[in-house]
Amino acid sequence: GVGSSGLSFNFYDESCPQLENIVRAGVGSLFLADPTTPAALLRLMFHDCQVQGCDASILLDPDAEKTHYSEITSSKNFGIRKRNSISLIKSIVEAVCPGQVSCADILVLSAREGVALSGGPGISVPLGRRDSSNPPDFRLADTLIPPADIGVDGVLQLFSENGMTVEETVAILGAHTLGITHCLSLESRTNATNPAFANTLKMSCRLPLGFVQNDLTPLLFDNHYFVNSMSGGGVLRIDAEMALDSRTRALVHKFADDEEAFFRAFSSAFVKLSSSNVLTGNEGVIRSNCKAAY
Ligand code: HEM
Ligand SMILES: [Ca+2]
Ligand SMILES: [Ca+2]
Repeated sequence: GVGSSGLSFNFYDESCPQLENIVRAGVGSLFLADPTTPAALLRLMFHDCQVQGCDASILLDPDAEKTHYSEITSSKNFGIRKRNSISLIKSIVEAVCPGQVSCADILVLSAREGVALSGGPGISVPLGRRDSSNPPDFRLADTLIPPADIGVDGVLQLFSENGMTVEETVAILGAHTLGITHCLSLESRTNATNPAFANTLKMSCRLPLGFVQNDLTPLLFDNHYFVNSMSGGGVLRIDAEMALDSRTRALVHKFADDEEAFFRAFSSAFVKLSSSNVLTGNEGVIRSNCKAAY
C-alpha cells in the first residue's frame, strides 16, 4: 500500500494486466484527434479528486428528476471537457476485463498518460480506487473547487489538506503549463498591470467565449509556466501571485531554472492529489457505466 491510502502499485496485476496499455493507446488516439486532450484530462482529474476524493463523481450525468445531484452543473466546472473520453476508454477496458476496473482509476491513469504524452514526467500511480454510488450535490462542488481568483494563502491551505508541502503545492499548479483559460474565468483580471498581459487579454477577449493560453506552450508539459509567471505573464491571480509571494517565489525561480526539479515535485504532488480521501476495498462500487451510479 501507499501510505495509509489503501492503494497499491500492483492492484490490477492479476485482474487486468492489460489496463495501462489500453489506457495509453486510448489516450494516444484521442490525442491524435485533439492535442488539447491532455489538458482537459488533467483538469478533469483535479476537479473529480477535489469533490469526495477521486471517485469518478464528476462523470455522473445529471439525473432527470434530481438535477441538483450532479456536480457537473456547478459553475465551478465551467470549461470542463472530455468526460466522454473516460467512458470511451472504460468501454474498451470493460471488453477486456469486465467488472474489474473503476472509472476513478481510469480517470487518474488517463490524466497520467496525458502528462507523459505532452512531454511531462512518467508518473507511477497507485491504483485500487472505487467509484462512488452516491452522486454529490452540485453545491458541494461549488464549495470545494477553488474560485478562479484564489490567492497564495488559499492554495497553501487547500493543498496542505492533501498533505502537500509548499514545494509540491507550487509544482501542482504547474499543471497550468497545459491548456487555456476562457475570458469568462478572467473577469477579476481585467485590472492586470503587466502591459504585455493586459494586451493579450484585450486581443483575445473580444469574443464572449474568447480564451488565452495558460503559457506560451499550451500543448507542451514543460516549465514555461514558471518562466511566464516570473516575467509577469501569469494568467490567473494565483499564476501571477506565486512569483511575488515570499513563501513561493524561490520555488517558482527554482522550477523555472530546473525542469527536472519541477517534474519530480509535480510527480509526488500528483500522487498525493490523486490518493487522498479515496474509496478502497469494499467501499463504493465498480461502475459498469461511468455516467450512471446504478
Ligand atoms: C488551486 C487553484 C486552481 C485554480 C484557481 C484553477 C483555476 C483554473 C481555471 C479558472 C481554469 C480555466 C477554465 C476555463 O476557463 O476553461 C483552469 C484551467 C486548467 N487547470 Fe486549473 N486551477 C487550479 C489548480 C489546478 C490544478 C491542481 C490542476 C491539475 C492538477 C489544474 C489543471 C488545469 C488545466 C490542465 C487547465 C486547462 C484546461 C483546458 O485547457 O481545458 N488546475 N484552472
Ligand atoms: Ca469526486
Ligand atoms: Ca507549457
